[in-house]
Amino acid sequence: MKAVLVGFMGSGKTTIGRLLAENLKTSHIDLDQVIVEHVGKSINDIFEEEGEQSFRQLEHRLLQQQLTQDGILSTGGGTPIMPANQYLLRQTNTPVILLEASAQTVVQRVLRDHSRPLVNKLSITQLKGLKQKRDALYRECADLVIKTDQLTPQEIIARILPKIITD
Ligand SMILES: Nc1ncnc2c1ncn2[C@@H]1O[C@H](COP(=O)(O)OP(=O)(O)OP(=O)(O)O)[C@@H](O)[C@H]1O
Ligand SMILES: O=C(O)C1=C[C@@H](O)[C@@H](O)[C@H](O)C1
Ligand SMILES: [Mg+2]
Repeated sequence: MKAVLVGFMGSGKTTIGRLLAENLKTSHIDLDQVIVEHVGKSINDIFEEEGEQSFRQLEHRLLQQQLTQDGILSTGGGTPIMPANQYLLRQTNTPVILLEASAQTVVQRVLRDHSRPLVNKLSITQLKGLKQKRDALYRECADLVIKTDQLTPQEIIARILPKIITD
């Protein structure tokens, strides 16, 4: 991989990953999308019919696989939470970039979109609490942190591009 993007739901991993890949003329892989295609079900249906645990196991297996590929990888919002994934993200030579945004910003960005099971299930207060609980784990695996609240996607990729080694 040329870069891995991590961050809470709504931090912009999918949006920025796609743009970054376009800019570098490389492929964009979205781990959530890889899981959806692998199982043949939406994230909501996987959570509901097979349980979060099963989703997490698959997420781990597919993360390990995707890290060996070329391109830009957007992870899922919960990917760095599993210790085995934290290990993979820390030991990879690929730059791991954390897209940071305040709890208020991420909640605003995801609230109207019902494709995320945790957003459907949790109250705003619980979502903010979950973010706070996870924030340290995102930071632990990151080589670069970008505060995105006041930045446009173009401004964000301009900050990431110098960190990416292309060959
Ligand atoms: N810098 C930004 N400024 C304004 N809106 C943004 C920015 N980044 C992302 N968004 C918007 O926020 C929403 C969520 O973004 P996105 O789907 O990329 O998040 P994500 O990190 O991939 O979330 P998930 O972890 O659930 O996959 C989208 O509607 C996107 O257009
Ligand atoms: O933050 C999370 O735990 C999640 C984020 C999404 O990207 C999906 O991976 C799924 O909805 C779980
Ligand atoms: Mg995404």
